[in-house]
Amino acid sequence: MAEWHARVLARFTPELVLFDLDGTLIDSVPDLTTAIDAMLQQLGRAPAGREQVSHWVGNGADALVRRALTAGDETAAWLLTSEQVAPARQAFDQAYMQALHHATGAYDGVEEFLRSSPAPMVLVTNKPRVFTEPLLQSLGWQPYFQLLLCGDDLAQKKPHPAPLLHACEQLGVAPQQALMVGDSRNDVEAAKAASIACAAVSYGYNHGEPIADSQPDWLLDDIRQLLAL
Ligand SMILES: O=C(O)COP(=O)(O)O
Ligand SMILES: [Mg+2]
Repeated sequence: MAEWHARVLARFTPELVLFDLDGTLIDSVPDLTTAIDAMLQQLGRAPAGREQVSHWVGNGADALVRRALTAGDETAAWLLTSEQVAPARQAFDQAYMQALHHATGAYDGVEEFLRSSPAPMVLVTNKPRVFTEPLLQSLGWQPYFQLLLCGDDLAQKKPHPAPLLHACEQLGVAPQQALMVGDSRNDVEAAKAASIACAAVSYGYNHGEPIADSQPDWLLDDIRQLLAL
């Protein structure tokens, strides 16, 4: 499978690579779990644990907190009012700011790829900017990206195509010449809606489901397979 994808990818040379962050470049679930469990504890609730948290990541901090408050019941999560969510969100934000990069690290091969990428790169994450910037700084990754687009920068976030199209426009690259690389259906759906080719990594979170179900153009087991471009 890996070989086949490397060959197919070799036929496409993107002028811009748009990267997702959580679940694609970094494994942030250990620190996100610390923060979610601290929040739940403050509210007098049982901890959720890493596996549950990994299923709730991908639509930004607000969605993560809502899912934690409703034990992953997606309908109930979005019936909560902003007022109901606000105290929990405040507790989460405080705890995550402290935990941010204690146990968060890059997946295998990511550093190597970022150092040697033949194409310019931008980061398109649903993570709020207040966490993304210090996290990238602690990893020393800011110089690698021409642009950071965070979950709260625009009115819409992935799976809406707007952040991806905005990134292409800012960099002066046609969507058809760009490549989105992500771990979740939000990334694949956003890319498809933006007419951007999409490679998905198989090791990420994707709400606990196989990302192959979303039919990305390519499936990668390791980000270095992109170097075959
Ligand atoms: O904050 C999140 O939920 C995940 O962000 P991502 O878009 O980098 O995966
Ligand atoms: Mg992700």
